[in-house]
Amino acid sequence: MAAAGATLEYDRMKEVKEFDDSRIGVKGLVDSGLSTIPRFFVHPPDRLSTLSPSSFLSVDIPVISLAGINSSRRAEIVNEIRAAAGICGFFQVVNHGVSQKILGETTSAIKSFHEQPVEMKKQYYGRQERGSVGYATNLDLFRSKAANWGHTLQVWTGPNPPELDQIPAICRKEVMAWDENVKRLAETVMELLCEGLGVTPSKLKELKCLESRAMVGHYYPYCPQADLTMGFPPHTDPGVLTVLLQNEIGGLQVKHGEKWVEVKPLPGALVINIGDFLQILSNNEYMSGQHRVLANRVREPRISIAVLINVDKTENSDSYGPLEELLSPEKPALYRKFTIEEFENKFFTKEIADKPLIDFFKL
Ligand SMILES: O=C(O)CCC(=O)C(=O)O
Ligand SMILES: [Fe+2]
Repeated sequence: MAAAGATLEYDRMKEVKEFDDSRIGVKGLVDSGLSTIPRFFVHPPDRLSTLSPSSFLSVDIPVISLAGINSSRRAEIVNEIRAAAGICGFFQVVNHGVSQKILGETTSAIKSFHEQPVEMKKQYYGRQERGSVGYATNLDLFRSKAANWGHTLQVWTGPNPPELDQIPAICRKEVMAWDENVKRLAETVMELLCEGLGVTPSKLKELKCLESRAMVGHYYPYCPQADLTMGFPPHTDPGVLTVLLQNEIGGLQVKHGEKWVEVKPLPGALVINIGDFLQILSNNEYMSGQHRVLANRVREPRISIAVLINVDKTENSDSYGPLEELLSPEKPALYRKFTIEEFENKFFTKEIADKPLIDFFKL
């Protein structure tokens, strides 16, 4: 009955809003000692049924060493990356040149931000989708059908970094250092990916693929009913590339056929994954892997810091689509051309776990 449905929906929105207005986040709920989760966090049965081990596949995603990148091993590295990017679009890199110290400091700083008293974090609460700094429970809370058990601190570091005093002091130095390190690594990985496609190594950089960067520092506290919700719902990343640092807790999974494969935490490693935009540019040579994060079952929080790297939209009216160099009568374009503005508008109006973004651009 329409009337009953409308009332239910109304109640849900009211509850969501009350929770959001409280600013305490899921960590606040856990700290208050709650043992059952509010119902707006409960995911639909078709999603919950994929949370059991029978839906998991125990294989390892590729771990690629970048040692010797400027030696004769480079060709081998390019092949390994091309293969991994073409299968599920996920791989881990080691010997990537980012020091252990920086990895540790970045994780600790994001953890410290989220573990501050609510009073300290409140001033940053918000979901600005472009520019500046914001902290919130679920960036798409008001667009999604079910909420997720985690919080995010979002800092747009490129193309225009925020004023330094806009970044919370507790993680300011670390966030900026992280951005520098990720930018350097991403440039290297983009070159390798270009070489894997057989196009000029600087091609992606020339297409402004390195300029827009959003750092999302996630905090997934213990969830008392981890079978009923998720840390982050299934989705693909919209951009070119994502570089992700995770602590030792685990829970990130990538889809492999019909099963889910864990991206196992590996000390010192960084996870790299291909986004929708690069899948399109590569005309499906590289795949944007669907991934999700399970709700955290252990008392220690899971911390992950992802930098989502995308094309800069500023004064950019260029049209993008599969790279011409890759097209031939045997390999026609699989996607139409579009502007970055059109692409982003689609992303920001859809629920994160919704129809894949690339479907809107398929020919
Ligand atoms: O927390 C994670 O490991 C993944 C987060 C994620 O997929 C994202 O921020 O897009
Ligand atoms: Fe993601």
